Amino acid sequence: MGTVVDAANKGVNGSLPNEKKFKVVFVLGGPGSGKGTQCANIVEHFGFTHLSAGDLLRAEIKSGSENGTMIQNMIKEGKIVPSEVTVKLLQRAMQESDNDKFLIDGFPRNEENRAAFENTGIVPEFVLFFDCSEEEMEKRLLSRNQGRDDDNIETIKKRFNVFVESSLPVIEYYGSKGKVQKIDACKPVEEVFAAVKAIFTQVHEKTA
Ligand SMILES: Nc1ncnc2c1ncn2[C@@H]1O[C@H](COP(=O)(O)OP(=O)(O)O)[C@@H](O)[C@H]1O
Ligand SMILES: Nc1ccn([C@@H]2O[C@H](COP(=O)(O)OP(=O)(O)O)[C@@H](O)[C@H]2O)c(=O)n1
Ligand SMILES: [Mg+2]
Repeated sequence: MGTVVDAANKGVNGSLPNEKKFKVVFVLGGPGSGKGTQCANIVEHFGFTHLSAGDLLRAEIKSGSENGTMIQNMIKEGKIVPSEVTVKLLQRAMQESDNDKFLIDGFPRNEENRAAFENTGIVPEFVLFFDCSEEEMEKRLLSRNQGRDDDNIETIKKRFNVFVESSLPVIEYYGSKGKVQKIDACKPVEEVFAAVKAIFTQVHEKTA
């Protein structure tokens, strides 16, 4: 209690302490922009743990949680699940991990997500933004073949609207703070990863 380390870990403005001093990078971009694909590559090369908000929500449905039906309906409609649910899942995953470096993929997706996460006291190091045209993202989602309820054209259109109306403003917010690293994500996977790698090599020591 009250050590220098404790003080350094405290969030600002009375927010909760960031107990384990986590390093967080937010990975954002429209549906189908390649967030999950590139996160797998980053994990392999830079020693991060990948936390996909969508994957955590889908696991919550499968676990038979009392929120399961609500989450399932919201995903089917392309809507954003209340932050309370998503932040709790993210916090639990970080606390249960042995790692202290996380890629948080697909979060924050709206202003409410952003504000709720800020209350944990964890400040993201930077935001990776995969920029891709809707035409290309639609093509990718329609051939993703993971059996997802939301990879159909009706839900995809809704998700694109939510992305433009609710998620882009969050990216703009971080942009105004000089925290966004934007990548052209319309290129082939290897070319996108070359750009990603350059960014992480600049910021982080490579882990073995
Ligand atoms: N650069 C790319 N070029 C072509 N297809 C891609 C590229 N990146 C990802 N994909 C494919 O597009 C689909 C969506 O990718 P995914 O990583 O799941 O995106 P997101 O998590 O942003 O929705 C997957 O089938 C994936 O294999
Ligand atoms: N922060 C988040 C992330 C995802 N989700 C829900 O989960 C769905 C799928 O998210 P995802 O990140 O797995 O989707 P992709 O961008 O990978 O296609 C979203 O459309 C939302 O319904 C959410 O409610 N809040
Ligand atoms: Mg994904």
